[in-house]
Amino acid sequence: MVEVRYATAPDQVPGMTTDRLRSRFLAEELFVPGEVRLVYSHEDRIVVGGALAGDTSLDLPCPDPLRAEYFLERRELGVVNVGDHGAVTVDGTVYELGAKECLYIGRGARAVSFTGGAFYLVSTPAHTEHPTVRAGLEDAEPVRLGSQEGSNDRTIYKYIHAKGIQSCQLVLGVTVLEPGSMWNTMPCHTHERRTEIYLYFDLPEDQRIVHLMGRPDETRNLIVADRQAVISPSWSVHCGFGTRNYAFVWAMGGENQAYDDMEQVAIGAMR
Ligand SMILES: O=C(O)C(=O)C[C@H](O)C(=O)CO
Ligand SMILES: [Zn+2]
Repeated sequence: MVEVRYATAPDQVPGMTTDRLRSRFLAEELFVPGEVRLVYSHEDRIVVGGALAGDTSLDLPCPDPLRAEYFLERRELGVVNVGDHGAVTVDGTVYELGAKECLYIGRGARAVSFTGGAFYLVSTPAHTEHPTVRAGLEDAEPVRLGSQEGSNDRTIYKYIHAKGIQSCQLVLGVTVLEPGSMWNTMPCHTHERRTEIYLYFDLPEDQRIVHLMGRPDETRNLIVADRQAVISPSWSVHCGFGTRNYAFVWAMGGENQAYDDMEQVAIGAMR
């Protein structure tokens, strides 16, 4: 099943109700047992999805909006296991993925299927082929940021980026917050050259993230549950705090792959 979301201009945000904001920017039902669910966003044409296979394997479909023979005909794909152990099969080769592990699948792979786990999918258009690569947290470049005093002690694991797994445009990693730390990405930022999508996970079922979005001086909030994704257009901040600690997958596509190419926002400039 695929849902198409069109792009939103920042001046549309002030008049939006909570329901309208959620229908534009929040993907609530990506993980449904026995299904591959996809959301095709016109923001930098990023496709996100969830594959919750169980014991019976699930194939990556090629939904009609792609108008392609197979999903990866003109695309690349990042996969992160946000559940327990599972496996992804790419053209007959099996890649085992534990919790928080990542698989980059290059353009041209024809048959992709999932077994077990809870696989989060992020795909961007691709102009050329790069090799399919599996990586665990120990292979990623860890960056420890924040502090206990700031309630934002966290580690950023970069998987697919300019100095890591090579891709055409996809940049992807996982951020894990320490117990007692609830804030992500504070101070916050925008990056006018890239769309970013956050998928929050490892959050207990009865807990929530208050995710802040919008222009820095015109923010709104989205109340987000476990395994839900937020689309951040290039003009939007993306940060939030949880009622408990959690982890999230961040992924970007767009004009460049320079992780540090951000417009930083001073906390005092937010409204
Ligand atoms: O914890 C953080 O800070 C992040 O993970 C920030 C994201 O990586 C990001 O927004 C990159 O542009
Ligand atoms: Zn960002």
